[in-house]
Amino acid sequence: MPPSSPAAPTSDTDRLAELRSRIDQIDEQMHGLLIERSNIIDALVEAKGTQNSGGTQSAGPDSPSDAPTGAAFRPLREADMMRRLVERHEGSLPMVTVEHIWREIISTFTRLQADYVVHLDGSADAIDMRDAARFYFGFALDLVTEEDPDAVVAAVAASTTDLGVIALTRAAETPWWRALGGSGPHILARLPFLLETGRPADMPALVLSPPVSEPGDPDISVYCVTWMAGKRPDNALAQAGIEILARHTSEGTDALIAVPGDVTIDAIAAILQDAGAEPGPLREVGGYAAAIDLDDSDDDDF
Ligand SMILES: C=C(O[C@@H]1C=C(C(=O)O)C=C[C@H]1O)C(=O)O
Repeated sequence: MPPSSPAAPTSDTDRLAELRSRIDQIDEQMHGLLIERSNIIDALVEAKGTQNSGGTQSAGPDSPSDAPTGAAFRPLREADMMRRLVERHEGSLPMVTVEHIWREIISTFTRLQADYVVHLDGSADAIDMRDAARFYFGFALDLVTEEDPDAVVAAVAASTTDLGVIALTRAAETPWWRALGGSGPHILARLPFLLETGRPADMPALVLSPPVSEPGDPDISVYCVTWMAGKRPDNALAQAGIEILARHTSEGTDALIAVPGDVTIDAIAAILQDAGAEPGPLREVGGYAAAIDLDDSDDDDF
């Protein structure tokens, strides 16, 4: 028997050891930076006025409509961070992987500031809903499946920190958005945020939160409005860049619409009036950051 089986040439073995050692160094740096990031949490909680032991507690019926709650979730700030990540990104690592890693980090850090659970719309496809929620909120927090969108709204309304996810269904079974706005839950984000053909966890959904302090200025505002049954102002709205997110028709039509930030409430009312829809009063119920379409980008780094 030969003294030893043929081994890889020493230079390759050395090269592999060197590359692994470089990876270990990078991992150590990344871990150190995550620990450094987590050391900022206590000061952040103080500055934002959120709480780090929250959960389900009623905001109370007498809460003023603009009272900030304990929720630490600030999706507009998160969207800014994600935009910078997209701009900076290069190399072979898929952008969706970068997004997923940062979603886990951001969601965990949000939870360290004020604990929360996420209530899911049980009327949506269960796997799509869970994928969307796990991708966006990570694996560390509790998900609670509620019967339908109305139950999600009720669960978020009964809490000062919990969030909700409702699947976007154009023809809605109930006008669940009626209870939003004021001191009730608000729509603060829309999923997915990074759009790309073939991306995982791509179920369109809205994220609900209790009202928060300093939510920021959304690119898109969300309003609820009613108009006469049988009227379809869809084209007139689309021409102004307004999207009907969901609608429910019984005696009249209840609609949830997404409006570019520079379109005023009076302009929306005028468009609906001119289209013969005879709108009721418009009520703002939230807003979110405009999604980034990676397929649209001229930059082929993605
Ligand atoms: C850190 C903040 O709070 C949350 C956590 C974030 C993060 O970990 O990066 C970002 C936005 C918030 O959802 C913040 O408001 O800046």
